[in-house]
Amino acid sequence: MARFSFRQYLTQHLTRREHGYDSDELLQAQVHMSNQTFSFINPMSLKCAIELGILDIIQNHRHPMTHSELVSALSIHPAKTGFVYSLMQILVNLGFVRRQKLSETNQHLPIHLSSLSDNPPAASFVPKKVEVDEEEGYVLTSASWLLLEDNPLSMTPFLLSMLSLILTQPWHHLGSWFQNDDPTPFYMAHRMTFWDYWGNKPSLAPAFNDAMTSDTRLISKVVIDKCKGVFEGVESLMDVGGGMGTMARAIADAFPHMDCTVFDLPHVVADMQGTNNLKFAGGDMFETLPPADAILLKWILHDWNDEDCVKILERCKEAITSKEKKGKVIIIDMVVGMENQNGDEESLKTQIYFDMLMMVVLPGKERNEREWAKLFSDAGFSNYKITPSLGSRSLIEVYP
Ligand SMILES: C[S@@+](CC[C@H](N)C(=O)[O-])C[C@H]1O[C@@H](n2cnc3c(N)ncnc32)[C@H](O)[C@@H]1O
Ligand SMILES: COc1ccc(-c2oc3cc(O)cc(O)c3c(=O)c2O)cc1
Repeated sequence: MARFSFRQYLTQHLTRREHGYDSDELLQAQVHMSNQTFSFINPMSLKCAIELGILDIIQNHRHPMTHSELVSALSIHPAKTGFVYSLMQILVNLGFVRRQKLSETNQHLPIHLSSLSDNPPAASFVPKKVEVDEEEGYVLTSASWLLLEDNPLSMTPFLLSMLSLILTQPWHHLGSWFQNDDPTPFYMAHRMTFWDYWGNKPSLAPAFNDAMTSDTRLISKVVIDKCKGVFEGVESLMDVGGGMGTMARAIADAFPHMDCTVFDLPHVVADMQGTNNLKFAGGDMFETLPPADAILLKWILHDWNDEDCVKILERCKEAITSKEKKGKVIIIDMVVGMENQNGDEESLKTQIYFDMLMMVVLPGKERNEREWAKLFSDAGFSNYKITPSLGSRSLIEVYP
């Protein structure tokens, strides 16, 4: 049988309009498809760069770093040095690294928070060929700043946990999950729920906890700076599903007169140490919650389906002690389509990705304002207020 390349096939068989095909369109479609298929290469390359310490090496060099300087600084097998170029090409195209003339002195190296706007990341993959030009060197962009080792707000734990086998295997079950009655693709891959998994495999829990903590460090700063008023008059606060207590600890430190409690599954809080105004309590949020003026739910409700959310919200309503304005549930979660301060498409993209993640890993989803309002009303709450100022997320105050 004669063998044809795809291009030959297209030009010989499908070029004529009367067949209903246009070869240019098909070739363009082929490029689009290839690039979609290859998009997994982006985060995998980033993971590799982190493992090799490339971003920290460029940062610590303090000047634009030539390609040969970078290669010599890497601990890699001598036979592999020629391949570093390919990896760097991806990092440049993804906007994590930029090429800069050695003669262009940059007063802001190494990069730090105050110089972020001088080195913004490219908005998305902007294809450009990286030439090996020893007159130029690599410098970091602000996107890399969030992946540096000594950055307390580092997003590296998030990237590494998302790309771990535990969280990537479930995606291979997505198609069959749509056709069977298993609760989640995660369940199909691991034969247990997401929360049971971390309870049963304690050695793997730190990776997940680190990812959560890295997000909470950033968000707690913003909430305390920008949304201080939300905590006005609140004397006791219960962070339900508060995990390692990062958020509650930040609130307890910022408001020393507030009594804060982290409520989470018993195995999560078993070894946690409290402080003067911070306690840990183990239990199940579907049963009874200890009383408090205000109840915080950060990244909880999007983990659950509507029926379970209403149950959790009902338990919260029963636990709220105060009939005044301070008596409320404070939710930090996404409100899909809600214009935030940046009002940008990147936030909407994050919301769409998170919605998929919640479906694959947990029986959850992201909700728009109408869906949130229905949950609040079904759980017996009377009123709510949305403050959309947390990037892709919002802060929602819900009143009994
Ligand atoms: C997505 S994490 C969010 C953690 C924390 N609020 C944050 O944003 O960093 C969800 C938390 O809910 C807790 N959780 C799950 N099921 C629970 C239950 N039935 N009762 C109490 N906590 C639960 C988990 O242990 C986990 O800490
Ligand atoms: C630093 O940025 C991030 C850190 C962690 C995560 C994240 O968030 C969630 C939230 C959930 O409610 C359930 C989850 O399974 C996860 C994650 O697995 C995860 O990594 C996102 C951004």
